[in-house]
Parts: sequence; C-alpha cells; structure tokens
Amino acid sequence: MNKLRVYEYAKQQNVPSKDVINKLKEMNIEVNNHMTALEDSAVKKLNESYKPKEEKKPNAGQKQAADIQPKPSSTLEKYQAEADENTGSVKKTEKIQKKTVAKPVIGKKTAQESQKKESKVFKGNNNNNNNNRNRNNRNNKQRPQQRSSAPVPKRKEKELPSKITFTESLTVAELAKKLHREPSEIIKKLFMLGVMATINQSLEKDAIELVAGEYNVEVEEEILVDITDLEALVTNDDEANLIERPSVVTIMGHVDHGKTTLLDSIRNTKVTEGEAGGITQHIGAYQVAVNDKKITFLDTPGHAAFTTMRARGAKVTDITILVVAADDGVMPQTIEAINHAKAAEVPIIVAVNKMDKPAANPDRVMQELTEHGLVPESWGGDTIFAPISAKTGEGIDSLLEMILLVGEVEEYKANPNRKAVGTVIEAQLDKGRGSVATLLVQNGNLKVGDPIVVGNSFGRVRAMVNDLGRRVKEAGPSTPVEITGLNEVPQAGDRFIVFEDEKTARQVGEARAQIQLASQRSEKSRVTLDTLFEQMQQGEMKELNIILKADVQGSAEALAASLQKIEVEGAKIKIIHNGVGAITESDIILATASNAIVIGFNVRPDVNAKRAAESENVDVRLHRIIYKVIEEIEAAMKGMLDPEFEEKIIGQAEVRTTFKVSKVGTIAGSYVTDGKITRDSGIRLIRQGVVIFEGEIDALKRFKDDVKEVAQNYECGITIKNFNDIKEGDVVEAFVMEEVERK
Ligand SMILES: Nc1nc2c(ncn2[C@@H]2O[C@H](COP(=O)(O)OP(=O)(O)OP(=O)(O)O)[C@@H](O)[C@H]2O)c(=O)[nH]1
Repeated sequence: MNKLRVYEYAKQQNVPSKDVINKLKEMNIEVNNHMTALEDSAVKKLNESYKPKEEKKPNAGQKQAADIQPKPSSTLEKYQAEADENTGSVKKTEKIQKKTVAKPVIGKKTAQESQKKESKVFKGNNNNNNNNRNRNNRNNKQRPQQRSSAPVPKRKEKELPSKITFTESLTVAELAKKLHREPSEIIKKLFMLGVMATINQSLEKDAIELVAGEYNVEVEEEILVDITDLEALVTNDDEANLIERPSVVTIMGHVDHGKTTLLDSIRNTKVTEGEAGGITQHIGAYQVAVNDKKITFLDTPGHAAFTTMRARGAKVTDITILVVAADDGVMPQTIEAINHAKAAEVPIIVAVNKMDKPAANPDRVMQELTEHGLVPESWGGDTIFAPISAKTGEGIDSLLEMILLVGEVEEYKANPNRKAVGTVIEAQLDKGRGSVATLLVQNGNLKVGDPIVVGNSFGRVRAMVNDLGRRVKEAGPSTPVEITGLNEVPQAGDRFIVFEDEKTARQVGEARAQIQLASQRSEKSRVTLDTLFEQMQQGEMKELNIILKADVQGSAEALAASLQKIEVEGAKIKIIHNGVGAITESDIILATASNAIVIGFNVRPDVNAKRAAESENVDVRLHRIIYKVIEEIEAAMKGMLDPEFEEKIIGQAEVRTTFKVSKVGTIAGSYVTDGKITRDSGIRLIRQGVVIFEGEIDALKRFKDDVKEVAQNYECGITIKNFNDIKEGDVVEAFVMEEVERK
C-alpha cells in the first residue's frame, strides 16, 4: 500500500506542509521535504497532535464546532466531517457499504481493485463510527431538530428505485432522475451533507452513495474495462500458483569485447548437450540447461535491442551479462550498457572476457568498473565478476552457475497453468510462412491453436517452433518460440496475450490497430522542460531524468556536478547517462525508455537521433554555456521557464570544398543538404558532431552573386565572420531566433 506523503497528510488536515514538517521535527521524526513518505507510526503521532483541537469542546454545539474547524479539502473528508455531526448519515452509509457491489465487466483484477478502493473509501467512515459511538446517541437526539429546520415539502412522489447504477460519476440532475426525485431535493440533501452543489455539478462515487444512502437505495458502480488495454486484461496470480521459472538473460558490452562469441559458445556447448542431434536455429533467443535448470538467453546482443524493448514498455530481461574484454578494459559502450541496465533496474553480472590473451588484465577491469559503481565481491562490493574466455570456453560453466545463483536469489516466478502472456522478441514477414514472430512466454502456457493478440495484430497460433528448430505443442514461462498465424507482423517489444476465443481476439486486435492508427504520433506525454513544473505540481514528477552528452569529458563532469546541485523542493535531478560525443539514436531511445530530457553541451544530435527525437517527442536541449543549462533547468523546475525566443534550426549545408582567398578568408564551397541557409541566419560550424564555432555569416553567394537564401540541394559559397578554420566535411548549421508563446 502507498504510504501517505507529508503534503498529502497536510492536505487532509488543511494545513501547510511546513506546519506538518515542523510538527514532525518537534517529534524528532526525520523528514526531508513535503514529498517524504510517512510511516504509520508517524501518521498516528500526527493524528494525536492534530486531534485535541476537535475534542476540546465536547459540549459545544456540533454545528458550531464544525463551523470553526477548517473545512476539509476533499469531498470525501467533508462527508466524513459531516458524518461526525450527523449520525444518521453515518449509519446509512454503513448500510450502503454492505450493499454496494462493484460489477466488473471483464477482468478479475479490476474487480479486486475496485473492491479494495471501496473498502478504503469507507474505512474513514467506519473509524468515525467507532470513535464516535458515544456522540451518535447525542446526535440522534439532535437530528429531528435539524430536519425540522429544513423541511422537505410534501408532494406526491414517485416510488424510489431499489437500486441505481452509475459509471464513474453522475450530475445532480442525472442522480435526481435515477432516484425519481426533483433535482432541488437532491441539492438540498447535499446541502445537509455539507456540499454546495448545482444541478449540473458532477458527483463522485462517495457523494452518490451518501445521497442514495439517505433514501436507502442501493448503489452499484459499473466499471468499464478497456478491452484494448492488454496490460489491464492481465490478471494477477495467486502466490500459491507461482513456481520458479528460468531467468532471462541479455548480453551487453562494448564492440568486439566478445558478446557474439560468448552467446555462440554457450549455445554450442550447452544447447546440444541434452538434445542430441538438435540443430540450433536462430530465432532471437535460446535456452540452455545447466544443472537441471534452464536459462534463457536473448540472442540479440547489444543494448539497442534491450532498450528498444524497454522503450516499448516491455520488461523482458531479468539479468544482464556485461562483457568486458580483459585486454581492453572499460570502454564508452561498456558505460552505456551499465547505465541502460541500471535504468532498467536489472542486476548485472560482469564477464571479464578474453582471459586467454597474454595482455589480459582483469584487475584493471575491476578497478575501472568500481569507478562506475560495480564493486567486485572480493573487494567488499556486491557485483559478481566471472573471468572467462568465450573463445576457449574457460570459465563459462561458472558464469552460468552465477546466473543460476542470481536467479535463485531474485526468485523469478511464474504460473505455468494459465493463458500465456509475454513479449515479442523479433518478428518478420516470411515469403512462404507469412508473419513470423518469436515470442517470449513470460507467464502461463502458450499452446498451438490459442487465439492471440500480439501488439496490434491477432490470429491463432498455427505452428510453434523452438530454438532447436523442433515443432512444439506448448511453451511454458521464459520459453522462446517462433510462431506463425498472425494477420500482421508485430514489432519487437510488443506484448502478447492469449484470449478465450478467437472472436474476442479479433475484436481486440482490430480495435488496437484502429487506435494505433488514430493516435499515431498524436500526443505522447513525454516530459519536456515546458511541462515539467506542471508535472511536478501534480506529483507526477519527483525525479527529472537527464541524459548528458558533451564534447569533452571534463565539461560533461562539470555540468553533471552542477546540475546535481540544483535544489528545488519536490524534485531532484538524476543523470542517467553521461557521455562524450554527438547525441545518438541510442541516447534518444534511452531517453524515451526513461522519460528523460537530453542535454547536448557543444554537441549535436546526428541525423538518426534527430529523427528519433522528433518522432518520440524527446526534449533535446542544446547549449554552449554551462550556466545557461543550469539556469534553464532550474527555471523549468521552479515553473519560471520564460524565454521569449526559441532557436529554430532552419537548415544545414555540408562543406564540400574550401578556397582560401586573400582579404576574404576561407570560402566554404557548400551544398545545402537540409532546409535552407539564409544570409541573416546565425550559423554553427559542426565537425564530427562537435560545435567548433558559433557566429554569423559574412557572405552567402551563388556563383558570384550575393543571395538572400539558398535552398536545399543547391550549392553555395559561405564565408563566416571572423572565422576561417573551415574544413571539408564540416557542417554549417543555420538557425534563427523565433519568438514563441509559452504554453
Ligand atoms: N582471444 C580471444 N578472443 C576473443 C574472445 N572472445 C571473443 N574474441 C574475439 O574478439 C573478436 C570480437 O568478438 P565478437 O564476439 O564478435 O564481439 P562482439 O562484442 O559481439 O562484437 P560486436 O558484435 O561487433 O559488438 C572476435 O575476433 C573474437 O574471435 C576470447 O575470449 N579470447
């Protein structure tokens, strides 16, 4: 259950968070800020300290006491406070509580959830009821008086229904109609319950129940379940039905450190061992047997596949093997891989590879990884390091045992006796077989003939082939299988779920395809600096994830350090990746997966990264001055982001050749590859993704003529004001400052 946070408690009490923080400090309970979660004991103590005010006037008229108390903020609390005064409604509420049944349309989970929610809603009332039992009697006596002060006009009334139903909410007018009463009467009832409402005001569940309770009418909430939301359709398993399942392992590491060799070597030595004559087939994943247990390996090495899946919401990997060549040590992609695994909160086992090489230096690898938070067990840390040679096979057995060990500790479990759910590992269109997809069954049992929805495609599992190329009839948890029978080709990372019948599967699949079409690229609620403050205020954002790319290590570190120092109440900054060089597609994918903002310091996104950032709506901020970055982020976090101008890149030209002309300087013979270059635009000279110079155009020419602008696919000559170090292959980026309206 979620713990109450300080600000939530303060809201309940209708006091400032600061007040609560001070109280907690007086009680010697440590709190950092208003976001701190409160232990139950702390809540109890706080309740004690806020309570006496109410109980000081046991003899005062209830109404008066209530009048001078701060009005509780939520409607529910209003009702509870009123219930304190008005026992009649408490009693009746209780009745309703017993009668109310949440009716799920589809899916157990929702029913359970709604029941849970309900009991939460009424918990307060029950407490009130217990605490106030003594007062109830007194209130009962007062009740007729209150009634007489607001007499309900007698008129011929239609009979009350015994039960009413609603979905989500009802307006006063709708509720009145359902109860066969005049809206004015309902408004009056609400007024008596302490709620001022107008005829068109919409009432939440608890208000509807209270009003209906006044009439002794049963309330039933109909819960609509979106059947196109696959995740919502996945029901939870009883702990008792879960049994151990094989771990799913991904191998990551720097180029040429031996990922593929390791995957091949494990497969060759282990897969065939138990399965004589089996010919391995690359289906994107394979399973090996070690000490009577199985391990599943995803066959696509590298973090791109790993993170692409995560960006699509799929959590497939249980354990990451980080391969580091002992003769090469930690390299940029090693660090990227660490950050990807950390962002996904997946345990890492380090395989120190190429131990057979004379230049192997495992100590150096350990030393370097320690700097990145991976401290070997032998040095007092908790990261497993396994020295191996993927080439000779040495150490692989113990690496596999380590994987089993981590699996045992983490206790990966699944229920093999339910309909299967899982994720697409890879998929393609085969000329002969149609849509072919490798699925990783993550829970349940997938069978031939099962009606299935996979991402936005659907069908019936026609044939299933395992990693040994054998036809199988069923596949349990953590098993990869290749299936045919889908109407379309799904995408890697898509979720799949098995349905009871083909008709529903078809309906859901078709509806999903429709929705996807409609919402394609429409709106994605990625965090942007413009919306950051709003999201922080709504409590959606407690940590601002940042990916930092800079031209040199020094500035990356300096910037990271300064960013981490920014202190704004309610949120902090987390640098999830920090590297040198141009912003790449991999950075954007990581940003998508982690809902992060990308900051480029003196570097630019490459073409693929730019495209990915646009399509995924990732906020990429490019800067050249450290304090500007700090200022911008700080302002965004404080909700004061207010630049009236925004830079707009209007085009790019590639320098194809250079001419040196005395008195004029270097002329860049360029070709406009994208957009246009205008005479009055600002320019940046970019060399291999790094900004070399920023300034203005001195002259822009087509042949011998000065021109105002040069469009895409045209050649031109550019000279830059006060700058001559232009080289072939450089890119000239043109930008203008545009006034923008803040949302
Ligand atoms: N001596 C030795 N060579 C190895 C070992 N493991 C891999 N190699 C060699 O290192 C080179 C790169 O290995 P790969 O397995 O292709 O590396 P990779 O990490 O998959 O590389 P990419 O797919 O390019 O990222 C190959 O020439 C392998 O033969 C090892 O344990 N010992």
